Amino acid sequence: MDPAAIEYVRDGAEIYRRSFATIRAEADLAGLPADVARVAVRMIHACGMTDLVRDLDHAPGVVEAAREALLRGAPILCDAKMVAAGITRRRLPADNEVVCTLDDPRVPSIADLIGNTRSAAALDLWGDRLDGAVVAIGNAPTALFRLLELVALGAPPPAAVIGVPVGFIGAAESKEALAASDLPHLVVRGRRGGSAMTAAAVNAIASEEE
Ligand SMILES: C/C1=C2N=C(/C=C3N=C(/C(C)=C4\N[C@@](C)([C@@H]5N=C1[C@](C)(CCC(=O)O)[C@H]5CC(=O)O)[C@@](C)(CC(=O)O)[C@@H]4CCC(=O)O)[C@@](C)(CC(=O)O)[C@@H]\3CCC(=O)O)C(C)(C)[C@@H]/2CCC(=O)O
Repeated sequence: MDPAAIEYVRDGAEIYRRSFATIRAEADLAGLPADVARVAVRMIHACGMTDLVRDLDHAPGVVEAAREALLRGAPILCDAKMVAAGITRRRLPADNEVVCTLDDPRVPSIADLIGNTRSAAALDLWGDRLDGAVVAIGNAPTALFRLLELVALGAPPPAAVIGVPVGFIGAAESKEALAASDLPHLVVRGRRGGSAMTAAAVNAIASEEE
């Protein structure tokens, strides 16, 4: 093939501009508050599914609560390294700490002790950092269930929970449980979710820059 015949957009800023314009043209954002719509656009950008809005649910004020927490310097607590890796550090307003405790050497023994996955056990190491934090769960349904258990057991509540685990076993149920809780939340109901979408939501909340 003649390489000169391969045509594609090479300008990153132009790619972003066209992507966001396409999403705003195709997605039905009309029922969402402006701040949630901005987050939805970036989540759709990460997964390519413009019908995602259909499954998006949020507690009133959740984006504002998460943003204020970040401005105060709250940490972002992630279930998976993939979520943590996807968060763009330069967007964070207070050089916020991004935490994932999954690889802590204590996690396997905690998992044995509590009879749960490593993803769930890792949350037991969040401790007092949970107080007023922004929680981003994009992979493991058991991590979201564990968060709800810890809060029910008296752990300090986070400022906001981006609860977007993906999959077939427990994903929909864990997000329903979060949506029914008192925690300020943003969820994608059903099986859809994932680390990329979750990191994109945090990135949108962290900075108003497109
Ligand atoms: C059951 C699990 C599911 N994992 C999914 C999807 C993906 N997971 C990837 C990777 C690399 C990781 N998944 C683990 C979190 C691992 N996955 C699980 C667990 C067995 C249990 C979690 C749960 O059900 O709540 C979990 C291991 C555990 O004991 O907690 C991971 C820690 C495994 C590992 O490598 O050790 C690891 C996360 C690493 C990290 O980022 O920190 C995938 C990339 C799949 C792959 O490797 O092929 C993919 C990523 C999806 C995403 O967007 O994040 C499901 C679908 C969520 C699934 C749970 C639901 C289901 O099966 O129905």
